[in-house]
Amino acid sequence: MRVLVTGAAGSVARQVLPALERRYEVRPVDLPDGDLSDLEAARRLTTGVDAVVHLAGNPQPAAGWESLHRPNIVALTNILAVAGRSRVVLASSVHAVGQYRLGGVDAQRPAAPCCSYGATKAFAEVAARAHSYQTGGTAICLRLGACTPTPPARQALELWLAPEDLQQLVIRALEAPARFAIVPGVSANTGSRWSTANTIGYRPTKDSAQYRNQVDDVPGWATCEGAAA
Ligand SMILES: NC(=O)c1ccc[n+]([C@@H]2O[C@H](COP(=O)([O-])OP(=O)(O)OC[C@H]3O[C@@H](n4cnc5c(N)ncnc54)[C@H](O)[C@@H]3O)[C@@H](O)[C@H]2O)c1
Ligand SMILES: O=C(O)[C@H]1O[C@@H](O)[C@H](O)[C@@H](O)[C@@H]1O
Repeated sequence: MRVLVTGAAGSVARQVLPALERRYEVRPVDLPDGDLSDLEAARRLTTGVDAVVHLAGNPQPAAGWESLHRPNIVALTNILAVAGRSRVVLASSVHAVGQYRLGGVDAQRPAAPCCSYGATKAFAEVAARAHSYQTGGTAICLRLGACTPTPPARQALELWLAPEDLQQLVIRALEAPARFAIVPGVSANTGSRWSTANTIGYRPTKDSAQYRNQVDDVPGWATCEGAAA
């Protein structure tokens, strides 16, 4: 399978690329290869691939619309516009459902973003769903939590996605026989309110509990209370 990975210089891509490169023919691209908010650049970069793992974007939950619009809306719609029947795997976020504070949060819950950034991810999910419906192609949205080698803060314990689980998640998203899915991107964290139930066969094996005594509260770590509390 020929797989385009956008945002390849970014922190999520760097954790997942080694596993993808062992398994597929990977084309890693980032801004020096072309700005995806330019439709022709997006078309050129996607030519000839079977799947796109779309990780390019502005990942900052505190960002305003001005800095979100091009990377998270225009680049995303360009990727969908040129994807054709290629499978699309895209990075959504727990911030797409960041308003939910109580009870279990599973991937069937409708979007309830806690910030403009989360709203761009909610848009990405519905745009991907429309794309799949219109073209018959596959689109898988990953509601990623905190993608770091170890949990970065106490508030991140329930949202942590270990690199090994991230790798498995993206591989399942590339290979599962699904048409459209929203999938939780978190590890099997003890005490988490985030459900890992999913339809693509992702089975997380890591648990942030082993780091519980090694992390502190980091004031301001997440700007969205619902996602952090
Ligand atoms: N890091 C996390 O824990 C996390 C959690 C949830 C969701 N996400 C999402 O995962 C994706 C990757 O996040 P990250 O932390 O690796 O971000 P990052 O900022 O480290 O990497 C993003 C990359 O995208 C590239 N990029 C941005 N705009 C572009 C454009 N117009 N054209 C081409 N390339 C462009 C940047 O150059 C950068 O290298 C983002 O969509 C983010 O919203 C990340
Ligand atoms: O969950 C998310 O989308 C975001 O969570 C924040 O806490 C991270 O610092 C950021 O990089 C992520 O993109």
